[in-house]
Amino acid sequence: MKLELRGITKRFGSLVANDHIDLVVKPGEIHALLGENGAGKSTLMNVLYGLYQADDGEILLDDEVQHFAGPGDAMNAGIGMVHQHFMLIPVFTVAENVMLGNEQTKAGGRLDLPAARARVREISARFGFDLDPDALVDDLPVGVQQRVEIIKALSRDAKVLVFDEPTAVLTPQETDELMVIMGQLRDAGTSIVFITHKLREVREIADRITIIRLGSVVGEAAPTASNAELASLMVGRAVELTVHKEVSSPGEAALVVRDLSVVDALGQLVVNHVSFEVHRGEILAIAGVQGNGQTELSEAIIGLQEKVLGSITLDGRWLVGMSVAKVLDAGVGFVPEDRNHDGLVGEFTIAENLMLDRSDRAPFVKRGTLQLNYLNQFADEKAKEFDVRSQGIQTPVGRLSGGNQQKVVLARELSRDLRLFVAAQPTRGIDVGSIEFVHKRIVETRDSGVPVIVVSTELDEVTALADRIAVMYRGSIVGIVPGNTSRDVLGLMMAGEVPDTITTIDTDTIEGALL
Ligand SMILES: Nc1ncnc2c1ncn2[C@@H]1O[C@H](COP(=O)(O)OP(=O)(O)OP(=O)(O)O)[C@@H](O)[C@H]1O
Repeated sequence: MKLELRGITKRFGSLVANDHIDLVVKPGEIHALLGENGAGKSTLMNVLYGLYQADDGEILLDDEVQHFAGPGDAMNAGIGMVHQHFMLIPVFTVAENVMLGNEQTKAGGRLDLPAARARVREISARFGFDLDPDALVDDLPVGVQQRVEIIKALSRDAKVLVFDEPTAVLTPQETDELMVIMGQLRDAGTSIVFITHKLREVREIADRITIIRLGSVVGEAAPTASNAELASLMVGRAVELTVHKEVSSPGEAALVVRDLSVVDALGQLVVNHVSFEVHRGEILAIAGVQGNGQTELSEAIIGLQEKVLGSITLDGRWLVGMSVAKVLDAGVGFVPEDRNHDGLVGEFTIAENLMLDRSDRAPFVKRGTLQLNYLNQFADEKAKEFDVRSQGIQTPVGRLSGGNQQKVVLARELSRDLRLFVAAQPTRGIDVGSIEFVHKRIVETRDSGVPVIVVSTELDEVTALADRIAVMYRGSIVGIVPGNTSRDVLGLMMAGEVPDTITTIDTDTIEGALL
């Protein structure tokens, strides 16, 4: 089905999020939408999906003008959306989720679960998915949950599929698999809109690329365009794709972790007797396939895990058993993996979020009174420094684009006096121009003598930043290797193998985490 957007305009108050956007997606085409954080990509897709009403412009499917009062209308017309934060019900089975909102009833009004199961099997077979219709969604890995979303859309005969940053939450292997699935969908005639910040993915799979900046289409590019060309079209300036950093000169060990184990709520040993240290002025990256204990390890350091055995000391101070507030007070900056859950309060303004953990003390509060002038000035400065794009610091954070929300967390955590900085997936959802900035700030933090831990599933990010890399597999550290260890070796270690020799690469030749 051919999708055409003509002159779509969407305003939020005085902000023009979409300014007369034209876009044509042909049947059987993967059309990538590229643009900086806040450029207006998600807004455009929400208009297409009937979640927002455009102030101006038309949506056409196979040259017929459509009127969508809500997502139901969009779905009925053949539009499907694969969300980044899945809209599935975790305690329901795959078949129940696929059926949800599209209930088929048998005679007598009973839900036709067998029909839903059969539909799941049929679509799974078409794409070679190995998916049990009776599996509970909660038990499935993220990549498989995403397939359930795809099946759900296809079971409603979606002819146009929108993928909004689908790979941000996937492991590299799941990403590769998704690329294959998208290729299959295209070959079967589905029109695909693909939003991503990863230029590598765009070049690999897209047939055409449209670039949006500040709400307007600024150009089209072919997938043969270089990373530098795509990046500069997006950002409007040349972007440095390489992280320049001097060889580290680490000081003494500041964070010392000894024989640390973490038991999760289900009683499983998710971190298994790990020991390591991080020196002042050093970046230790913790690499691994998502779900091998990295998250729990970083949470244990910050005080977010309850059942922790072993020892963690920072500058000789015992951290195990301390509350999160106390750990933060001890000078630990923390960027959580899930910013919406752990990092931000959506209804609070940008300014309020920037002082979230310091809202009871000077300089923000003096003699029980909020120092509003100070807060506003501080927030203005930070928003400018971190390029948080919004309608002002009084905007509720929930209204910001995903990447801009991430920048608010980074701005807050990097603006404290730090003794340790722990960043989990620091550049998730962030555009190339901002990744350049965030990586620079992380290296600067290291160079100011702070020990830094970066937890990342992106190997490019790991090799771009790390002085040393600890690879985790099934809760254990397989090994700690130099920052310039080759991808092949890291890949083996991520599968739990200990390589005989460690091969390294020339870090001057890597193009950061931007690709
Ligand atoms: N519900 C809303 N109310 C007010 N402003 C909004 C709302 N939704 C989005 N915006 C604003 O519209 C602009 C476009 O945001 P949008 O989410 O479309 O960007 P994006 O290109 O998807 O960015 P990202 O890459 O960070 O996800 C931003 O300035 C954002 O703050």
